[in-house]
Amino acid sequence: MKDRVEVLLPVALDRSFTYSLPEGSEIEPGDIVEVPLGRRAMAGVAWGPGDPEVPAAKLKPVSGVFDLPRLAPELLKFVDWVSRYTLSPAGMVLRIAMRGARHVGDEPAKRAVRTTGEEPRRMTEARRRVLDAAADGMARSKADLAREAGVSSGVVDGLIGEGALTVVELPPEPIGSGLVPNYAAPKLNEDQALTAQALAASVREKAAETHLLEGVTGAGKTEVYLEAAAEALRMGRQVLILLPEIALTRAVLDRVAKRFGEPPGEWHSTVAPRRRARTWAGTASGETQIVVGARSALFLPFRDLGLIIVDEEHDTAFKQDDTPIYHARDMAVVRGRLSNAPVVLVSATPSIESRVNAETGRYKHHLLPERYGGRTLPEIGLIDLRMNPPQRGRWIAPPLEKAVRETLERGEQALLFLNRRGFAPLTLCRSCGHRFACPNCTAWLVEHRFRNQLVCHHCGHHEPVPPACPKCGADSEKLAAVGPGVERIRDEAAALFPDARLAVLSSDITVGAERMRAELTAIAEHAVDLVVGTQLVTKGHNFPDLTLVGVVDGDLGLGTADPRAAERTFQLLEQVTGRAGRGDRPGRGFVQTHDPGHPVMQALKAHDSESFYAAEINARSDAALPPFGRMASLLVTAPARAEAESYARSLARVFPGTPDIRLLGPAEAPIAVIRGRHRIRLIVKAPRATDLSGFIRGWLASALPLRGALTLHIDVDPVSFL
Ligand SMILES: Nc1ncnc2c1ncn2[C@@H]1O[C@H](COP(=O)(O)OP(=O)(O)OP(=O)(O)O)[C@@H](O)[C@H]1O
Ligand SMILES: [Zn+2]
Repeated sequence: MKDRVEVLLPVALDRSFTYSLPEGSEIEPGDIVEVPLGRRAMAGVAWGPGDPEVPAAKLKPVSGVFDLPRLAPELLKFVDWVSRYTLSPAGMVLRIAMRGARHVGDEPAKRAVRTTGEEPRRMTEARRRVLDAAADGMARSKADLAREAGVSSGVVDGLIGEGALTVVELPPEPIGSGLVPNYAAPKLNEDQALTAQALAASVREKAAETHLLEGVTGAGKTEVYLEAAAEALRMGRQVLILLPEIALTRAVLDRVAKRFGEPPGEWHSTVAPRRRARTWAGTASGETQIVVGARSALFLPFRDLGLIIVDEEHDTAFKQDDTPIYHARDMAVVRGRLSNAPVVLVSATPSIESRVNAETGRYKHHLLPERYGGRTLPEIGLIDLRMNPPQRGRWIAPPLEKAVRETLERGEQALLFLNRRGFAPLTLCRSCGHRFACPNCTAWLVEHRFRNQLVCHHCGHHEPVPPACPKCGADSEKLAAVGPGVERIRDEAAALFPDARLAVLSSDITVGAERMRAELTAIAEHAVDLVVGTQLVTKGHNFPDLTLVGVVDGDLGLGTADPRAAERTFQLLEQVTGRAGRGDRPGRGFVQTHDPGHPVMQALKAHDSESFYAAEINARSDAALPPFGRMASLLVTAPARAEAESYARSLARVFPGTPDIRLLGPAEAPIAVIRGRHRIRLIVKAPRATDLSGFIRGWLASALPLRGALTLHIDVDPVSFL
């Protein structure tokens, strides 16, 4: 006889609560219930049997059960797993899973009309037409019915009044349903077909295994994984396609719709709450067959998840850097295992982690070595900036200028890539040497000439570009913009190629999904000749007439202390040059660099990712860096530096060091202050097989409590060290 239940609440508390159940209650784990917490009533999830130790008299009763689908046991397990692994309160993880539930059922039912079979007392020609149109018994909106019959809506109203038609309420149509597995299956080439068959077999067997689908840019990986999705649909199971960024989502949504005849559900932060609620409910009921979403879609309450695809798996946008700090690619592998669903990681430039897992056989490796349809990879040229420097105050070197000119003259499109927003990363007073810095962060202000502002890229602080130096009063002519951003390259390109139609693609200029879509379409339709862009342009886009990609600063990102600097630079440049030559004409890529001998540059030039991966994997292995060793980062922040420092030191003092597990730091983070908070970092390095989360939990159990304004962010498997 159940008299109590454990309830997890979506709040930042590291514990669940036990409540009493009314006699005969049918509440099961996964039910969404209402319980009192303090003086409030809150929605939470029945999690387990409840703590038998708590005296019955102390228990408060569950106050209600919501009319919402029960969350599947595997989702509860997943929430617990993510919470344990990331050391985040389970309630914070649950919060992501419940985000869609709030507005379920809020949407008003649609009204429609249907025949009753009765004849109206007076029949007219117009009424006849309406009843004929409605004779199939289907419910239609009044407006649709009137349009179909070619009459005014007054005629329909008249028939309702006479009882020949009746008004019914239709629940909102489910999202992402009605997809047809064989709607528009493409003819795959041999490589594609073999891979697609292997993936489909894995789906059929409900194999809890992970695949790495690696194929050069333009190989047709999307077509292949959609075949695996088709197999899951045939089995009546659901599919989740994860994408790193919203800007990308559009192209994949369109391709899913084309392939299966209906659009999939869409899940990310800019989808309206009611629509999200319908998608949430649709995944729970099983009606939503495919969801294309950002990382939080991993926590949707799928009824029967049969396949997870992580497209652009190498992308660091899969890492969420707020609590709970988790990597959606890695957690996807866990969710797949819990759901008996294969997971397919997809990339032209896989992460070293996934590459190593493929080599050791933990993941199944599938290779598509060639572009689809006999297209060739772009030819890559390195421009040695030491031999061919651009003119003073310019950034485009003569060989790149020449290549762009040739391309435009042939009526083709070119792209200039620089992964830096704004006009210039630093503004300097030539009279007194003053540099404009953010008042809240350890960072220079970036000039955004387009908006006429100086902007901090860390906290968003912005101020108008001043008319004079605030320190010495020298007038604005003395204020020098140092270094380039995309806006500056745009100006240079406009001066060099005055007849070219230019577009800038950068997240701060191309704001909003609509605008982004319009720009991308304009480029794809060749309404633009020359594109200047940041990493926004690198991903998943097909621009058929684009035949030249010029990388303005290939070295940007290489000179950092980040252990993944080389990997990231390789991925970024391979992806961006991979935009060239995807149509009928072959493409070229040019990379401007001061270090053409660098392994990254050599690998790009030779299209030799094999030796790049081999060398990089060796280097990681030698240094015991991930995935050969494990890391976690603990970041302590506080408004006062001394406070953060002393807490960080107190953590170090109780660190249970072992010969294997080492602590680095505490040390000031490279960006020492963000939003007025001082940042001190500790890094734990451990051998590969360590249960690092468990180790840290044990360590922190003896730490002092966090007091006042101190915060501690724990990042297991960190990707950013700033
Ligand atoms: N079997 C096929 N039949 C017809 N067209 C195909 C087929 N396979 C691929 N294509 C086309 O080739 C182009 C490249 O394919 P796709 O976008 O799937 O490549 P990708 O490997 O995902 O590329 P990237 O990693 O660069 O984004 C697309 O225009 C796609 O429609
Ligand atoms: Zn700032």
